[in-house]
Formats: sequence, C-alpha cells, structure tokens
Amino acid sequence: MKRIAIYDTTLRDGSQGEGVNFSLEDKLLLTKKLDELGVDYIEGGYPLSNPKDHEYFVAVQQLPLKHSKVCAFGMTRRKNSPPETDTCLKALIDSQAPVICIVGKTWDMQVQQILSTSLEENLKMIEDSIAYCRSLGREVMYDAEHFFDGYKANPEYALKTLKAAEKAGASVVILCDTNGGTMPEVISERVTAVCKEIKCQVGIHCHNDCELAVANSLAAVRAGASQVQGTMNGIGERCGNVDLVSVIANLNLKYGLEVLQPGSLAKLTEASRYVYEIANLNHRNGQPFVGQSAFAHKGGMHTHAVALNPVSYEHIDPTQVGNERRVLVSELSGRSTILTKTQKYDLHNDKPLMSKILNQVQDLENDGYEFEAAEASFDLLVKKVAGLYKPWFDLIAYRVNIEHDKNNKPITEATVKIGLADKILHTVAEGDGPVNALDGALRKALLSSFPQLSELQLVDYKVRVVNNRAGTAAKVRVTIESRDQGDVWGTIGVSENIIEASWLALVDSIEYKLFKDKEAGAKTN
Ligand SMILES: CC(=O)SCCNC(=O)CCNC(=O)[C@H](O)C(C)(C)COP(=O)(O)OP(=O)(O)OC[C@H]1O[C@@H](n2cnc3c(N)ncnc32)[C@H](O)[C@@H]1OP(=O)(O)O
Ligand SMILES: CC(=O)C(=O)O
Repeated sequence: MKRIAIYDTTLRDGSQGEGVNFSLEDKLLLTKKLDELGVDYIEGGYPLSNPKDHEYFVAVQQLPLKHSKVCAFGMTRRKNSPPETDTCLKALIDSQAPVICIVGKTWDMQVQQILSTSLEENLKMIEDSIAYCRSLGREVMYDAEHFFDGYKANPEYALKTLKAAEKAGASVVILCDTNGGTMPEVISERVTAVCKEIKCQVGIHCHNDCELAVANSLAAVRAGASQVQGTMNGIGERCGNVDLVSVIANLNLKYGLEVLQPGSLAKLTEASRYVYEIANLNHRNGQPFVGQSAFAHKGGMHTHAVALNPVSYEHIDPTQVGNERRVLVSELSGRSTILTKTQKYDLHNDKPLMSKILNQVQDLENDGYEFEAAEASFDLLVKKVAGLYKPWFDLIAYRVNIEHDKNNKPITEATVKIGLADKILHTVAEGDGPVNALDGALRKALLSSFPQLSELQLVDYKVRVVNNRAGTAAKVRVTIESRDQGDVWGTIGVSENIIEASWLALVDSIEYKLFKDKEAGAKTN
C-alpha cells in the first residue's frame, strides 16, 4: 500500500488563523498529541519570528517523541546577501530542528513586485538557502509559495524555481495553493506536470478560500504527491488550511492509502477535539468524520432505517475514526426514534405509548422546547408519560429578590419552600445571580436527604429567545448542562419568565440525577 506522509503545520500556519494564539505550553502539549496521533512531521514554528517560537525549539528537544519529526519553518535568505549571515537561516540552524522547511517565491510577479528583486536573484536565494542548510546536515523541504498562480502566469519560471530547490538538495518540493483559489482539475493537471519534471518527492499545501482544500489535496495525491501539509481542523490564515482530519480519513478509508501509524485513525476524533480545546475554539459540530453531528441521526425516516442497518445513512462506521453514532429526539422523530431512545425502560414496543410520547415531544417543541441537547428532560418526560415518574419533592413556592443601589453590586437572594416526605422545608441562599441563588436554596433543602447532590455541578447555562417577534413578552428557552463524577446531562425549561424557565431546567437536572443514581443502585444491588 502506498504511504502518504502527513506534515502538520497547526503550530505554524494554524497559528496564523484569526483568534488563534498558542502559548509555549500549548505548543508543547499539541506536539505530544500530534506525536501520539502519529503524524510524520510537526512544523513547530518560525524561529526568526518571535521569542516564543525560538523557545519552543529549545523546549521540544526535551520531549521524547515516538514518531514525529519536528520541523522549523522560515524564508529564503534576503536578497543580495550571503546565507552565512542571514538572520532567518541562522535562526533555523540554531533551532536544532532535524528538518527545515524553507519557503520561497515561485510567481514572477511576487519576485519583482514584493521582493523587488530579479528573477535570477530569486533562483539563487532558493538554491543558496537550501544548499546552506543541507551543508550543515539538515533535511530540507521546500515550500513553493503561490506555485499554482505562479505556474499559471509563467510556467517556465515556476518550474525553474522547483528545479533550483531540487538541485540544492531539497528532499520534497511542496506545491502551495497559497491563495486557495485553484480548482481541483487544475491542481491535478499541474501536479502531474511537475511529477514529470522533478525527481524528488512532491508535496501539496492547500488553503481553503474556495472550500476546496480537501478536494485539492486529494487530487494532488491522485496525481502523484506523496506528502500533504495541513492543519488539524483546518485552522489557519484567512479561511484556513486544508483540514488534515478529513484528508487523513479520506486517504485511508476512501483511497486505501497508508497514513500515520497502525491504530491512528481511531484516535482522530479525540485529537481533533483536543486541538479545539487547546486553541480555545468552538468545536464544529458538522465537521466531517469527527464532529458531534457527523453521525447524529434526527429525521424519523433516518433513525428508523439506521436502527435496522446503520449503513442506510452512514458512509463509514463512526468507530473507525473514534466517533460515535447518536440518535436525536425532536419533532421530526418517528415512533422508532422514541423506541430506540427508550430501550432501557423495557416498554415492549408499545406503539400507542410511543405515539403518546412522540405527541408530547412535538407539542412541547411547538411550544419552544428543544430536546436534542436536553436528553435528561426527555428521559423525565418518558417517565411521566409511561407512569414511571414520582416527584422527589413538591414545590410550594420560590421567591427571588435582587437588590441593587447605585453604590453596590447587585445582591441576589432566593427563598425556596418545598414539601419533602411529610415535612415542609423553607431555605434561603444568596448567589451570584438568580439561578445560582435558587440552586443554592434548593440544594440546602435537599442535601440532608440526598447527600449525592453535593457531586452535582452546573457547568453550562444557555438562554435563547424563542419567539422574538413578541418583544419582551417572548418565551425564553433555558438549557442547563450538569455533571457529576461519571456523567454529563442536559435539561431544558421554557417560559415567558427567565427565572421560571431556569427553575424548570434546574429541577429537571436535580430529579434526573436522583433517578439516575437510584437506577444505578438498583442495578448493582
Ligand atoms: C505563505 C506563508 O504563510 S509564509 C509565512 C508567513 N508567516 C509570517 O509572516 C509570520 C512570521 N513573520 C514574521 O515574524 C515577520 O514577518 C518576519 C520576522 C518573517 C519578517 O519581519 P520583518 O523583517 O519585519 O519584515 P516584514 O514582515 O515587514 O516584511 C517581510 C519581508 O520579508 C521579505 N520576504 C518575503 N518573502 C521572502 C522570501 N521568500 N525570501 C526572502 N525574503 C522574503 C519581504 O520582501 C520583506 O522584506 P523587506 O523587509 O526587506 O521589505
Ligand atoms: C507556505 C505556506 O504557508 C503557503 O504557501 O501557504
């Protein structure tokens, strides 16, 4: 099986993405993760650029990497000066990185207008820079910046730049679609042309400005490229680089090419999510292969078929890339979705009951509920409709009071009165806001009877206006995400009053926790 080398530039080109800024510690953590994933090369940064990138190359030498080679990136020497005194080449050599990637100009316009030098001097800049790093024992790869635009403008000169790099000892020349504007058939045609002219390995580096970076990278591989450069989750300059996640999965699963290490593919989802966390970016739910929704089934016809045979609506088995299948409940569900989601209750495929649950879901969603992210509230709804629900406590009243004078921060106090067994409990708590205060007062009332509630944490709270045409009388939907030591769950409340919506979501969260623990206890006893 042909092997394709994966060259990750998340730490360099990825950090050129808007909103991305890795600390030194982040870069080292990502290096370890990329090595665990099994990428062949990790481009760690641009040592000339800033002290952090310089320090990275010192610190990374202490990391015991199993597979990946670390690579330092920089440009060709400055015009009209020798390589020995060039600050960029010095920084590259001083980085001690075993592999150096040098970027140079390929497009005649860029040479003349941006570098303000002659075409001949640019060829010398490429050749000298690579030969110099090679003479000091480094493997050198050559990033041919703007290759596809350069080839369009002046194919002869573009090829000359590649030949200069090859002659100087580059192990790979990488054809860059720097502006991301090239179409797949053009990529294919030009990579084929280069492979006929060049004996060293050819690589591809695509940007995503036309949403074609994955298609272009795959086209390049089909035309003879044996290295793909890109970033995890496609982060990078402007619209980003090619997303290596999709490239890796497609090369292996669709084209049967060898990438990374044995067993790497199943680590793809975890690695992708890790990068989002470290980069402090929102996960892309619809991201192919690894997104939370990549194998989530919502339409009733889909969930019905997937329960019978997952191939009906899945192009691969999600576990191949470390992802999982999910079935979502909503107003678009059919009875079979409800059946799948209620299997733990042994409801004996009771079709009238399934229809009753489905009708309730549809009525509530029509009223502003959304059960996709509130599976715990759905679980309680099933219990209620199936006659399996007994409330853990009865609300008699709650009150929230906020005091704010111009000299002080607002102070929030909540009072809760509930009936529990044969007692009436009346508690009060202060909080950072109304939900926090209500939560505090309710837990105070419940903790002595249910000490397990001390494990419960509210980790996320979201509010959306449901029918915003109604102005301030609009309904709001509150979703709360809660967690204990072993689980995460979502609950929902909808009301015209934000405090009431929050209360409903809060009570669902507590009740779900109590039911869940009781059911787990029953299983172990
Ligand atoms: C396609 C890519 O993504 S390439 C990587 C792009 N990444 C970055 O630019 C991030 C890191 N960059 C930096 O930290 C800085 O731009 C540095 C350190 C590289 C250069 O900083 P400065 O010396 O202040 O130059 P500045 O950024 O203003 O301009 C770029 C200079 O590089 C020159 N240059 C650009 N490409 C090349 C090249 N391939 N070879 C030689 N010189 C080049 C330009 O002509 C310009 O030179 P000038 O200062 O003589 O006009
Ligand atoms: C080298 C590089 O990052 C580019 O051409 O896009």
